[in-house]
Amino acid sequence: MNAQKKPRVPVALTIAGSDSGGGAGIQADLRTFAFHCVHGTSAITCVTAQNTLGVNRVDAIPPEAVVAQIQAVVQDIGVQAAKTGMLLNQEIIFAVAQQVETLQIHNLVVDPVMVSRTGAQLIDDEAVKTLRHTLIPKAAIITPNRYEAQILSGLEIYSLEDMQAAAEIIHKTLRTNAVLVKGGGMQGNLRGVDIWFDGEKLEILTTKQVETTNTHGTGCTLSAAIAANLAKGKNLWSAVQQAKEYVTTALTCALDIGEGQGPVGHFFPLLELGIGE
Ligand SMILES: Nc1ncnc2c1ncn2[C@@H]1O[C@H](COP(=O)(O)OP(=O)(O)OP(=O)(O)O)[C@@H](O)[C@H]1O
Ligand SMILES: Cc1ncc(COP(=O)(O)O)c(N)n1
Repeated sequence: MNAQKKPRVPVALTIAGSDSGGGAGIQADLRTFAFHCVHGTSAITCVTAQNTLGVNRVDAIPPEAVVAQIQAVVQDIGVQAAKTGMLLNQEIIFAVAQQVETLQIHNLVVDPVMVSRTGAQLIDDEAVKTLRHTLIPKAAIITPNRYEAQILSGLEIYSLEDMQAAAEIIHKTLRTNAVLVKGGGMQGNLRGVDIWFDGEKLEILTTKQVETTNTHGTGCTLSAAIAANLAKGKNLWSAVQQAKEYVTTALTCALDIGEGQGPVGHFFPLLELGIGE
C-alpha cells in the first residue's frame, strides 16, 4: 500500500505541532481540512503550551513516534496531499523527510515554521539547516512568511521588490518547485500581499486587507488549505489562489479571544449562512 491508495473522500495529512490555545498548528490544520470536506489525519511533532500571548513551553515527540504516526496513516488510509508545520528539531525533520521519500508522499506543502508572529523562535538553528537540505527540495510548494523568507534567502525584506527577489533566490538556491512568500508580516498596504514564483511565473496575490490584530494561525491555515485543495485534485496554482481566498474570509471572521492575538475563524463563515447558530 502506498500514499496514492484512493479512499472514498480526499485525505490530507498534517505533520505539525499541537497548539493548546487552538489557534495554530494541528488544531488549525484539522479545522481547515474539515471546512474543505477533506478527511484530516495528523502526525504530532511536538506539544506546545501556548495561548494568544505566546509560547510558554514546547515538548518534542520522539522522532520514532512521529514516524509511527505517519506510517499508520499512510499505510492504511493513504493520503493525497500532506503539509508540514512546526517540526522543531533536526531529528524530526530528518525522519519526516525520509518518510516522505519512502512512502512516496506527493503534493507536499512545506510551511517552514521558524518564527511565530509573536516573535518566538519555534525551531533551533541546526533544524533550519536540515530543513533546507532534506525536506524543502521535496516540496511541491513552500510558504515562508516574511521573517522565514529573510532567513532562507539571506535578504532583508521591506518592499514588494524585496519579496520578489527573495522568492526568486529561494526558488533558485533551494531547488523548490514553487514558493509563496507571504506578506502578513509586511507593513502598510503590503500587509496581506503574497508573492508566487515557480521558476517561470512571478505573480502578486492580493486580496482585501483585513484590519485585525487577531491573525494567529493564518500561515498554518493557508498551507493546510493549499494541501486540502491539492488532495481534491486541484492544480497547484488554483490550490494556492483558492486557499488565499479562504484565509482572507477566515481572517474577516477572526476571534477576539484571549489577551493577545486571537485566531482566525475557520468555520465562522458558516454562521453567515445560518449554520451552527
Ligand atoms: N491583515 C491581513 N489581511 C489580509 N491578509 C492577511 C493579513 N495578515 C495575513 N494575511 C495573509 O495570511 C496568510 C498568512 O500569512 P502570514 O504572513 O500571516 O503567515 P505566517 O506568519 O506564517 O502566519 P502564522 O501567524 O500562522 O505564523 C497570507 O496569505 C497573508 O497574506
Ligand atoms: C504549534 C504551532 N505551529 C505553528 C505556529 C505558528 O503560528 P503563529 O505564527 O500564528 O504563532 C505556532 N505558533 N504553533
